[in-house]
This record gives sequence, C-alpha cells and structure tokens, in this order.
Amino acid sequence: MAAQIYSGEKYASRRREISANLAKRPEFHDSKPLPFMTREEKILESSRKLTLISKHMNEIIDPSDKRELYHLNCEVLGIEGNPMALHGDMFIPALTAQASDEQQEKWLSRALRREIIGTYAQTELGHGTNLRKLETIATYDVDTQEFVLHTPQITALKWWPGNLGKSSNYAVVVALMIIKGKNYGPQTFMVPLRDEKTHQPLKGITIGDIGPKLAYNIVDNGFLGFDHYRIPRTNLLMRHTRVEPDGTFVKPPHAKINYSAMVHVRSYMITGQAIMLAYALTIATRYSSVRRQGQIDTTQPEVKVLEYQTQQHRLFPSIARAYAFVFAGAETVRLYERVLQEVETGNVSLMADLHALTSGLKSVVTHQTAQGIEQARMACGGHGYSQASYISEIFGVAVGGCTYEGENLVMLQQLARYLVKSAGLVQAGQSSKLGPLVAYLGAKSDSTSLIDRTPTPGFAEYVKTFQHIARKQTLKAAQKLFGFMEKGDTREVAWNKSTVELNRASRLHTRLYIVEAFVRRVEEVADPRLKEVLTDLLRLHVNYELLDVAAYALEDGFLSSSQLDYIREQLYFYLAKIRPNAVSLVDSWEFSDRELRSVLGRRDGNVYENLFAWAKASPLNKTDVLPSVDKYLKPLMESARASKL
Ligand SMILES: CCCCCCCCCCCCC/C=C/C(=O)SCCNC(=O)CCNC(=O)[C@H](O)C(C)(C)COP(=O)(O)OP(=O)(O)OC[C@H]1O[C@@H](n2cnc3c(N)ncnc32)[C@H](O)[C@@H]1OP(=O)(O)O
Ligand SMILES: Cc1cc2nc3c(=O)[nH]c(=O)nc-3n(C[C@H](O)[C@H](O)[C@H](O)COP(=O)(O)OP(=O)(O)OC[C@H]3O[C@@H](n4cnc5c(N)ncnc54)[C@H](O)[C@@H]3O)c2cc1C
Repeated sequence: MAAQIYSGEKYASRRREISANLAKRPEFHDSKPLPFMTREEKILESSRKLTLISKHMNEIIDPSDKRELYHLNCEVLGIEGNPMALHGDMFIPALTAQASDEQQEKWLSRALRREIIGTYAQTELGHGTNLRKLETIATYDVDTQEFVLHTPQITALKWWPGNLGKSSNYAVVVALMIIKGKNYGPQTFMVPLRDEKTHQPLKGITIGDIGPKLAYNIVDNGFLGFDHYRIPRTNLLMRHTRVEPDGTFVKPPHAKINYSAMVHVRSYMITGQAIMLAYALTIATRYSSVRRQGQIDTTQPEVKVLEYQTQQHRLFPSIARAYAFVFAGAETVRLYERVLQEVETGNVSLMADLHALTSGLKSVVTHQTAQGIEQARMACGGHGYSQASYISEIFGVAVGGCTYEGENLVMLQQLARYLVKSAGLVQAGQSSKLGPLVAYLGAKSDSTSLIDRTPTPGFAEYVKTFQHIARKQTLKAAQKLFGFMEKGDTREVAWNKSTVELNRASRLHTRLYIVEAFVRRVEEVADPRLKEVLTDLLRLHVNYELLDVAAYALEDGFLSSSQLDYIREQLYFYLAKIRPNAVSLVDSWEFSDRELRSVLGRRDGNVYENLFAWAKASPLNKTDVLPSVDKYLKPLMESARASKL
C-alpha cells in the first residue's frame, strides 16, 4: 500500500531506508519535544539540524531527488518550517523557471550549494491577492542601467515572506516595474538583502521578523522596505521577460509566466496537505484503537472508541480523502513538470489548464484537510487538546495553506473564470473545443442517476452523478453571470453578484476531479488484495462525498430520496467494512514516531505511560514550586489568611 501512496515501490522503499538510516543518528533527532521549546530555541535547534543535513545529506539521500529531500526534511526538521524552507520551496523554483542561463550560472548554482539563502518576497502589508496593485516600485534608471527599488509608503512594505526576517540574505522580489513613466506590472528581481559576510542588512534595506503566528513559527516570516535601493538592470529575472539597456521592454510568451513560483507550490502542496492530513489521522486512528470508553454490549468490557459508528464517521471519510488527495497530488506534480518542460520550448498552451486545476485543488484540499485535522483532534477527546497529540500544530501549519499561495475563495474564482469560458463554449455549440478537464460540460446528462438502479452500481454511475451536479452548477452560475450582464451590469459587477454560485461550481468541479483521480488510481492496481481494500475506501469516498453534495442532485430529481437512502446505507456499510483495516490504512503511510512527533500517535500504543512521561518532562515540572508562586500566589494566600485573622 505504501507503494500506492508514494507512487511506486522505489520511493516507498527509499523512504524506509532513509528513516532507518536516521534512526541510527541521534544527532538528527529533536533534542527535546518541540512544544517544550521557545521560538528562539526551536529556530536554533532547526538551524543546528539544517547544518547537519547540509553536511551529511549525500550519505543519506540522493540530493537531486526532491522527494527524498522532502522526506529527510519531514523526519529531521518537521512541519514547523526551518530557516531555509522558502529557499527550497520558492527561491530555487523561481530562479529555475525565471532566471536566464547566465543568471542561473551566477545565482542558482550558488543557491543550490547553499552559499546564499533566499526567499520569495511578493506580499505586502497592504496587498497580497491583487498583484497588479502591489506598491513596491522598481523604476528603471536608463543612465546608470539600474532599477531603483522603493517602498513609497507603509502599505508597500513586503510583509509575510517566509525566512525573510532573519535568515535570508537574498530574495526574489516582486515589484511593479516602471520604465520611462510606464507601469509594466509585477516583475521579479533578484535582490541582495544582507552583507554576505556579516549578515547585516545592506544600506537602504529595512528588514525584520513579523512576530509569532498561529503556527509555523520556526519560519521567520518577515517585513522588508527599500529606500531608493539600486540593483543592476541584469537583476531583473530575464528568462522570459527582458529589458534592454535603453529601457526597451521585451514581452514574455505568456503574461503570467512570472507567476511560476506560485504555481510550483500550488502543484506540490496538494501532496504536502495529504501528508499532514494523514499525520493527524494516523494519530487519531491509532489512539482510537487504544482508548477504551463505554460499552456497546453492556455484558462486555468497555470498547475501543474506534468501534463507535460516530468515531468511524468522524475519521474514515478523511482517511479516504487523504488517499484521494495524494493520488490527485501525484497527477498535479506530473502536469506541472510537463508544463515546465513545455514552457522551456516556448509552448505555453497548458499553462491556463494547470493554473485552473491547481487553483481549485489547492482551495478544496486545504479546506478539507483543515476540517479533517480538526475532527481528528476532537476524536482524541481531551488528549487531543494537549500539545502532546501534536495535532494542534499540524492543524496550524496545514490551515495556513487556505491563505498562502492565494486565498482560497480568490483562487476558486480563478478556476471559475476557466469554467465560465468553457460554459460559453457549450452555450455557443462549440463543445468540441473543450479541454479534457472540462469535456464533461458538453455532454448530455441521463435523465436520472443510475445509482441503485443496477444490481451493483459501478464507479461510472457515481462519476456521472458528480458530473451532472458539477455541470448543472457551472452552467447555472455562468447563466447567472451572463444574465446580469445582459441586464446591463459590467462584467466585474455581474461577476461579484455571482461569485458565491461560481465558487460553488469550482468546488464541485474540483471534487469531481478528485473522485476521478481516485477512480483512475484504483483501476490501475493489479494486486487483488490491495485492490479490494482500496475499492472499499473508494466506495466510502464516493458515497460520503455524494451525500455531502446531494442537495444539488435532489433539487432537479436526478437523485431520488430512495437513492439517497441507498447511498447512506452504503456509507454505513463501508464504515463497518473498513473498520478492521483502519489502523493498517493509516500505518501504510509509514510515518516514523520521529516524523509524527506525537505522544498519542506512537506506534507502540503505550499512550498512558508515554503521556505521563511527557507531562513529567514539561518545563513547569522542573521545580515543585514556581517563582510565580513564591512571588505572587504565596503572598496573596498569606495576606488572605492574615486578613481573616
Ligand atoms: C513532495 C511533497 C512536497 C510538498 C511541498 C509543500 C510545500 C509547502 C510550502 C509552504 C510554503 C508557503 C509559502 C507561501 C508563499 C506565498 O504565499 S507567495 C505569495 C502567493 N500569493 C498569491 O498566491 C497571490 C494570489 N494572487 C494571484 O495569483 C493573482 O493576483 C490573481 C488572483 C491570479 C490575479 O492576477 P492578475 O495578474 O491580477 O490577473 P488578471 O490580470 O486579472 O488576469 C487573470 C488572468 O490571468 C490568468 N492567470 C493568472 N495566474 C495565472 C497563472 N499562474 N498561470 C496562467 N494563467 C494565469 C487567469 O487565468 C486569468 O486568465 P483569463 O481568465 O483568461 O483572463
Ligand atoms: C503562513 C503564510 C506564509 C506566507 N508566505 C509568504 C511568502 O513566502 N511570500 C509571500 O510573498 N507571501 C507569503 N504569504 C502571504 C500570502 O500569500 C497572502 O497572505 C495571501 O496570498 C492572501 O493575500 P492577503 O493576505 O492580501 O489576503 P486578502 O486578499 O486581503 O484577503 C482578505 C479577504 O478578502 C477576500 N478577497 C480579496 N480579494 C478578493 C476578490 N477579488 N474577490 C473576493 N474576495 C476577495 C479574501 O477572500 C479574504 O476573505 C504567506 C502567508 C501565510 C499565512
């Protein structure tokens, strides 16, 4: 099963080898539990381990293999980030996709060797979503052939970029490019921030950390201001866009080609989110198979809480989603790599499809992941609320994905733009022009769903029902938009009046895609035992997801209430059927205890002993009497006692 999750036996077994190798190297392990450290201690500890990784990486992994590096980072550094997180996630991808060969020789090679540390500085105090209104300006000075970076007002301060505050000495900075008074929109520049030897900020640069956040606090998200700060013309990233010495602007082959670092993260983060969801479910499912509370049969001992249907309903559909997301994530990474290669040859035809797909997936997956993690925390009762479970940290890190790389409701609108165009083609009788991701929009629905109308409905009946729902909502939302426009609204006003419906269409389209990705993967599985378990999980998934969106199919009679009853019964049937495999389904992700960092979720199942040992190690228990008691509480009680006398 691990080979299914990790798209092949090769990487699945490499993960095991890497974990086994690290188990023998105590210097790579957390020196104490992360929840017992201050933010400063965590950053120090993470930097220590980062240095070890840089020194010994070649002995443990193939550093050219992104996935091996990712696993090494998960084991050693964990999810709370590290001082070079953005270096790998965005700085290197931005240089790879946007720097010219010459620039890559100068900077990318140094970045890969970790001679310099970089980040991606785009968001500002006043603007994150609307990139065209960024306020940092890069004005071209033809005389000196330099760009002058400037922060004209407080809202123009860069704000949020990861590792900007304290760790990075370079950044790919996004600024509005002005040449001879003309605004050429957001462009990307390579900008030195700190002296390479002293690490002091360079003259003209104001820089620092933005303070603690909900989670992800090892990362020093930062602020950055420029005071007429000059960089050479050749620091504009010029793989696709160019500015000649005389200020002539040479357009890229696609207007949004500079957004590639964002598309990179959106493509990879689907897998990252699936893994975080699986972390939380591993913890909660293992704990639920140890925790005993209450009885189902009063003549029998107390049961494991995993026997309760409500507990299964709380956890198992999310287990299915974690599998679905990791399968969908593998597809987005494949498409991203393909588009990256094609863009190199000047072919930008798939950029819009990739953008639409990743915009929808990032939004739906992060939202459902956060929901699933929070349910997993609650499924652990009181102990879930303790940081010993580590689920609160997993939640905090994962839920950040709803905001970063494009606020979810905004990114759903990006997909909606694509869907509306596709709906326009259908309306114009040009369905043959629809791309493969939206071809279903041009098909005709059956009059009713065939679920429960055939002896054992196959996945095709479910897929058709999801297609019907997504098609109906897309065409309806587009019609609403077109209707407002016909009545005289501008497109923008009409769009704003239709966005709740449009975003619904985007979610339904994306959920259909996720179901299809799951079906595609299960169909490929050859091993019959594996296929049976995955088929059960997929059946749970399709029934659960369909129930969740059934209102759309009930309102036009595509599904009847008796079919809905059938879907509910199927759901309950598969909850029970999956129960014996539940622990194996989470164990199949093969997370080591070090990677999970959860006292509740450890493989040995000795929850109570482990919890007690953890509590005893809490910094508050180092002494029996705290200074706060000596200083305040004792005098308070003493004076209360004295006044009574
Ligand atoms: C192995 C496992 C690995 C796991 C790895 C996990 C990684 C985890 C990493 C965690 C690190 C997190 C770090 C976070 C970093 C950041 O957050 S960086 C900042 C991110 N910021 C954003 O995402 C901003 C969101 N805003 C936008 O993207 C844009 O402003 C916008 C909303 C898309 C609008 O852009 P604008 O330029 O104003 O567009 P318009 O002029 O309106 O045109 C829209 C048309 O452009 C098309 N388009 C937009 N983007 C793209 C694109 N990227 N590619 C192709 N096309 C694009 C869009 O479709 C519109 O087209 P039309 O409909 O045809 O007009
Ligand atoms: C953990 C984390 C890490 C980050 N790392 C980086 C980084 O490394 N580099 C970097 O540059 N940035 C980074 N960011 C910033 C992040 O990319 C932005 O916060 C994000 O893109 C959202 O933009 P915003 O903050 O401007 O939100 P806003 O756009 O202000 O969103 C506020 C609300 O307005 C709504 N809204 C905005 N525009 C529209 C619209 N057109 N239609 C309808 N509703 C709208 C949103 O849906 C939301 O409800 C990070 C953020 C976080 C939380």
